[in-house]
Amino acid sequence: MRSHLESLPALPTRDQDSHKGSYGTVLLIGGSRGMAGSIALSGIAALRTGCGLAFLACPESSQGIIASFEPSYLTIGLPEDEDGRISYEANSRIREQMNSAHAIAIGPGLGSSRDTELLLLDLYATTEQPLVIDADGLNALSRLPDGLPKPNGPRILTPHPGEMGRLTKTDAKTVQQNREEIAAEFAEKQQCIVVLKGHQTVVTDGQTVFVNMTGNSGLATGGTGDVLTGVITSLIAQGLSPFDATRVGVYLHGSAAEIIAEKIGEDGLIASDLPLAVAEAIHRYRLH
Ligand SMILES: NC(=O)C1=CN([C@@H]2O[C@H](COP(=O)(O)OP(=O)(O)OC[C@H]3O[C@@H](n4cnc5c(N)ncnc54)[C@H](OP(=O)(O)O)[C@@H]3O)[C@@H](O)[C@H]2O)[C@@H](O)CC1
Ligand SMILES: Nc1ncnc2c1ncn2[C@@H]1O[C@H](COP(=O)(O)OP(=O)(O)O)[C@@H](O)[C@H]1O
Ligand SMILES: [Mg+2]
Repeated sequence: MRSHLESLPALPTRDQDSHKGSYGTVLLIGGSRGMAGSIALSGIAALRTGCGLAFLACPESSQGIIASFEPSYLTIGLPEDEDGRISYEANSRIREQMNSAHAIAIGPGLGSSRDTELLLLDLYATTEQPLVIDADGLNALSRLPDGLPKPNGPRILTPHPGEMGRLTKTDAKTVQQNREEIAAEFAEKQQCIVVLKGHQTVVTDGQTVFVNMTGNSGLATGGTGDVLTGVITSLIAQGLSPFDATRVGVYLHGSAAEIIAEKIGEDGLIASDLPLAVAEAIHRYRLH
């Protein structure tokens, strides 16, 4: 089914008599050494999508640089290993912070290690809140020897074809040959929502399959997926169901790229252009 504007749900209303607590809190986990920008892009995008508060949890040596990208979110420094990746010791601090989060995302710039695999295994199996898993979070899930555990809450996986190939023990080329069926089969088997990214992104919960028609080649640049993670997590925190938040988020992310292309074309779009354009896409979406 093609995901057209008419078939998409309305966004929650914003009362004039509201406050930041009315729009939900997100917790975003990632941003290891050398990839601090990725979780910052997710955090800025979450705020530009309208959530009330965004907490970014990252290795403590990345905290200063991540905080300096954007003063509007809060940062939490976590124990790390010698390569600047979050260590398993961070689990208790993450769990403490999770209590106040309405939606959580993990993966952008997380890095890969045995500890990140153990963290993912634990969070995936036990977290009650909706959990968006992207990038190295997906890579960690792909490496679990016994496959994915049964989730204890909604799970939204956002692989690009390379990551989907790792999850399904095939490769990107095989995935691209049969995008809708592979995504739907995986979603049904694992009881999760799958966002198979790329041109005409597929969103499926295993029962229904949506194909998004917004976006352009300007999105083929580093960091745009990290932005999408923030957008979807923010919409869930604001009260949309995980499936609605995901298909609306993918639509808005593509619309944002189209808004930028109207002004500067597709060649020079960079990921940090997107969050403000997502805000404009939301404005247009509400006016429709
Ligand atoms: N600013 C920052 O800090 C940024 C940090 N980032 C962080 O970097 C980490 C690594 O993530 P990553 O996605 O760059 O690498 P990886 O998972 O090896 O994927 C590449 C493989 O997938 C394939 N592939 C991808 N898309 C495809 C498509 N549409 N269609 C078909 N194939 C496709 C691709 O194929 P190829 O290009 O070879 O044809 C290749 O094989 C991660 O933590 C992330 O968060 C980035 O977010 C950037 C900004
Ligand atoms: N040609 C394209 N047309 C439409 N969307 C695209 C295109 N190329 C990439 N995208 C979108 O850009 C984003 C890229 O995400 P991802 O591959 O995770 O990048 P990164 O990890 O660098 O942030 C996804 O939302 C994907 O659907
Ligand atoms: Mg990515």
